[in-house]
Amino acid sequence: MKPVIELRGLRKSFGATDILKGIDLVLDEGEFLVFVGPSGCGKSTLLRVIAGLEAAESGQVLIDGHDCTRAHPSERQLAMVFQSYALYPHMTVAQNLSFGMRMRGLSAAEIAVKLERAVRTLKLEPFLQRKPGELSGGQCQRVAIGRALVQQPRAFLFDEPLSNLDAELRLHMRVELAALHRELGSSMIYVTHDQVEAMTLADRIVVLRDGRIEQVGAPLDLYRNPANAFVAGFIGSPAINFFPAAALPTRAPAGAVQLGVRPEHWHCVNLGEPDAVPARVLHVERLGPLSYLYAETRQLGRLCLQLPGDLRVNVGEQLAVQPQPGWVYGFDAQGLRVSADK
Ligand SMILES: Nc1ncnc2c1ncn2[C@@H]1O[C@H](COP(=O)(O)OP(=O)(O)OP(=O)(O)O)[C@@H](O)[C@H]1O
Repeated sequence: MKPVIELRGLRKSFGATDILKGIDLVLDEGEFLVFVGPSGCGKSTLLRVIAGLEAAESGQVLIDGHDCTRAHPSERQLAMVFQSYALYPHMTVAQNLSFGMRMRGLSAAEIAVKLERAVRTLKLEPFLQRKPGELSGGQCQRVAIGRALVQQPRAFLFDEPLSNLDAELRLHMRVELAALHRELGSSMIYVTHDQVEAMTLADRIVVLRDGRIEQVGAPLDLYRNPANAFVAGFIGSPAINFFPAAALPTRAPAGAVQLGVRPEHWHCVNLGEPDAVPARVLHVERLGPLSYLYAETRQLGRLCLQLPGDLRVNVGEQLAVQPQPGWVYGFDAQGLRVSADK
């Protein structure tokens, strides 16, 4: 696979605060990478350093093998799409789409060809003569993506592009973005807080924490094989349940001090069974096909369990629960995964 963007030992500080602490990463041709991590971990800063909007203190940004670390954003052939859309409010959609091309001195014929392609791909025809103020959030974001598209960049950089949209539009745009990626086969980097966006759009997810990469992998690999407790806790919603290994010693892998069991890896058992954990139901969220049950246990603390939607259970009820065999993750004192108990 051919690398489009390669980051080598990237470091970035703001004043005395180190924000990026040595990032090594490759974006391959056609790949969709998604950056996730807690607020303030450096996702947007990393994207901005790649785009050239922030300068790295040290390390390198290579694009198609060329060192672009000091190159101006306009020389990088990357197109960025922001959460805020960043459209010109006084221009029509057509003018917004063609403005950058006019500035770069493209001929009217070239502009028309690229504009037509973007308009067709993003179904913008009905809006061409409208101004951004006359469009919905989703339509504005399509224009912003269209403006990136006409640049025919080597890679697209998306900074939380859907976070201003309501839930229904987000879902719609998520599906459109996935289709766009399939259709164009372009390389993309995407920053999001949204677990579902990360899981469904990414070829690989990059989990960042405090300016460092914790793990990179395909969504289901990260979900099933988290390298450490941080990744196990970050990927998955509702989050994995953690408790001390000593609280469930018969299921603890060797060397584990902490155990983690995802909400879907529990079942209800009879109270008399070995390893049955008595639990009192605190709250039930019924989502239709499944329910999330929040329960208090003396042995393991509070748990979130995913149970079938048709399970009849009420707040205050006493249950007994048990982790499914093979799905108890163990973590050592440093938080590193020692194994699942399979
Ligand atoms: N221009 C700046 N000057 C000083 N500090 C900054 C600047 N930009 C970002 N920071 C700080 O750098 C850290 C990383 O910010 P960044 O926006 O990259 O995080 P993020 O992971 O994208 O966060 P969020 O998920 O909340 O958007 C934060 O602590 C932020 O306050």
